[in-house]
Amino acid sequence: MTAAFRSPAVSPVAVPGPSASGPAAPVLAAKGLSARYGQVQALAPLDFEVGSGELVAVLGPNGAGKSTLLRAILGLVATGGEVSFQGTVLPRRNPAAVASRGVVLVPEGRGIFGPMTVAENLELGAWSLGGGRRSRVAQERRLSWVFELFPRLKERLGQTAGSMSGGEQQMLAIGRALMADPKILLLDEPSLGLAPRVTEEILETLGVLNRSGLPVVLVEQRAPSALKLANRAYLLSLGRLAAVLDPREVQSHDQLAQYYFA
Ligand SMILES: Nc1ncnc2c1ncn2[C@@H]1O[C@H](COP(=O)(O)OP(=O)(O)OP(=O)(O)O)[C@@H](O)[C@H]1O
Repeated sequence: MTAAFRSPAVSPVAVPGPSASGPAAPVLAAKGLSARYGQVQALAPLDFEVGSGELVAVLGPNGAGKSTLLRAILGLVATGGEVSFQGTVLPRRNPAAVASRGVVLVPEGRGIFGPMTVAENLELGAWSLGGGRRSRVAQERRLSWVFELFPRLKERLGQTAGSMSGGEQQMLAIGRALMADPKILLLDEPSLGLAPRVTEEILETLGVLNRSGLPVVLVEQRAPSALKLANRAYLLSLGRLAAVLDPREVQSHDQLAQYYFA
């Protein structure tokens, strides 16, 4: 059973412990990335990198700025700094253009369409594959892959998404994102509201996806579970980068707590 973090009032500075070095050749690189909502700065400038084939966890208590970091990468909020993906600078305030480069977000709360069927939701995810026969072939191939990862979706193709369990809805949200042919997958708290067993099942599948070569950024409250999968972890606190952790050196809950309560 995994332990979720509590939400401590932590100081954003002077966090002890290791700082893991980044990848030699990052596929995604944010430099001096900051974000604000109106006049409120929600994320202080930070550097963030994901290497080819890496799974990077983003950890921190409620309100730390984890979702904001993902939104800033997508250009969904006002940002400062620069984000590059596969060597090209991504446009700001144009999330559709960013997604069409293969930077695909599975949002917090899943964002699936409840009244639509599983099949219709998956079809919507395939928008980026375009029209025509070739894309239909690509779509079918991706669909078979999604069914391999999540056999339950195949069993429930005609069911409305809103009538499925929370875990099944999360599988659908990930399946829909995979239909968009991502080159990197960003997930915002896929375990939210799910039982530990279902969470483990979903995180395990993310591990399979990552090992197939897909880079993953995983925002997660269940830090111990995320650290089992991650190559590196960025710890945020009060809208600042508090530490970059090497999961091999931070495994026990006690060790993790020192970063939260420092
Ligand atoms: N739309 C918004 N308008 C104004 N402030 C916002 C908005 N969304 C988030 N914030 C603020 O930005 C800060 C960071 O929020 P964010 O959602 O990124 O945190 P989080 O680490 O993802 O938290 P949680 O784990 O609770 O989802 C918080 O102080 C939050 O209140």
